[in-house]
Amino acid sequence: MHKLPTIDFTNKRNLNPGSTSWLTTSIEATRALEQYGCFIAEYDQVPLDLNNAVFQALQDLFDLPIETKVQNKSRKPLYGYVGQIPFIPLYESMGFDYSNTHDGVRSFTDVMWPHGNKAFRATLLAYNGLVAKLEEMVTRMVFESYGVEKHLDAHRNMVTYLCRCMKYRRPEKNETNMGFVAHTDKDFITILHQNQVDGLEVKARDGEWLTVNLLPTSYIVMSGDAAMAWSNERLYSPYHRVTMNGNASRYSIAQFSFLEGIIETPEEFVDEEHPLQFKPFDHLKYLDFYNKEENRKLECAIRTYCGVLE
Ligand SMILES: O=C(O)CCC(=O)C(=O)O
Ligand SMILES: [Fe+2]
Repeated sequence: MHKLPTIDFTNKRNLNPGSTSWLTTSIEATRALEQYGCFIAEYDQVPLDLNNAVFQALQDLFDLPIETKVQNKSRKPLYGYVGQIPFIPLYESMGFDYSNTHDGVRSFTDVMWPHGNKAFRATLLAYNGLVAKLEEMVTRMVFESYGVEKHLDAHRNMVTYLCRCMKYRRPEKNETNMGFVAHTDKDFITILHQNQVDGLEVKARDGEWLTVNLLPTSYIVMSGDAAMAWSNERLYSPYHRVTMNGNASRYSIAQFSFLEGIIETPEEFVDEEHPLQFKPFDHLKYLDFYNKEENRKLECAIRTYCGVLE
């Protein structure tokens, strides 16, 4: 029987780089991403009232008329409004693109969202800034654990985020309870958060599906295909899906980190026992590749795209 590891990132740990708690947590987090490709982070930097405001804002957002929702468009794949997908009728989502500048100021860069939603944007931006801190911490821990921290600045300079907000309505009688199909994430690190309705399931390496039960302060940290390729397969990119069992609608927010540029496996990951598995690849072009209908069904899209043996 598996159980996803829970790792304490709360204030009381005093996670300062170099401290004993930092080093212990770095090892735990990296091991969890190797073994399961994810873990549950307990993280209390997002105040409960902001947390509640975010989910209230999401409810209001998805309650808007469809004519309004479809106005959230982007030239980038995966960023716009997605609703009414025939094979996943419970699911609806909307993406927001934003960057994270050096002085900590974060801004949406590509949102074509009608005026009147300033409050929504401010709430989401405040939330994203705090969640990005968790992503920054985990990424730094992983780089340090592998002794590749000299590449961290370059990595940070390339990071761009997609924040995808999701609504899963409860299934009607005789309707499928499939909320979202099994898939791996195409990004580097995902941070997932939900309202108090569970439904996420993660597949362990041996094929067992694990259900995930979360507290309001729980965040799922997951490594995606890009992290798997970058680390020469030390990190795992797990299949996961959403199944809707209860009576309530589920709202979740995923923060995906993508790199604008070429991802290359550092030489520290490569030796005789671990020959290079992936050629350097352009991360956003990988998204374009995956976005094509014929590539969506690939068992391991990243291997087909840039695997050394393909
Ligand atoms: O809603 C969730 O918890 C999962 C969403 C997800 O896996 C995704 O958007 O890639
Ligand atoms: Fe996902």
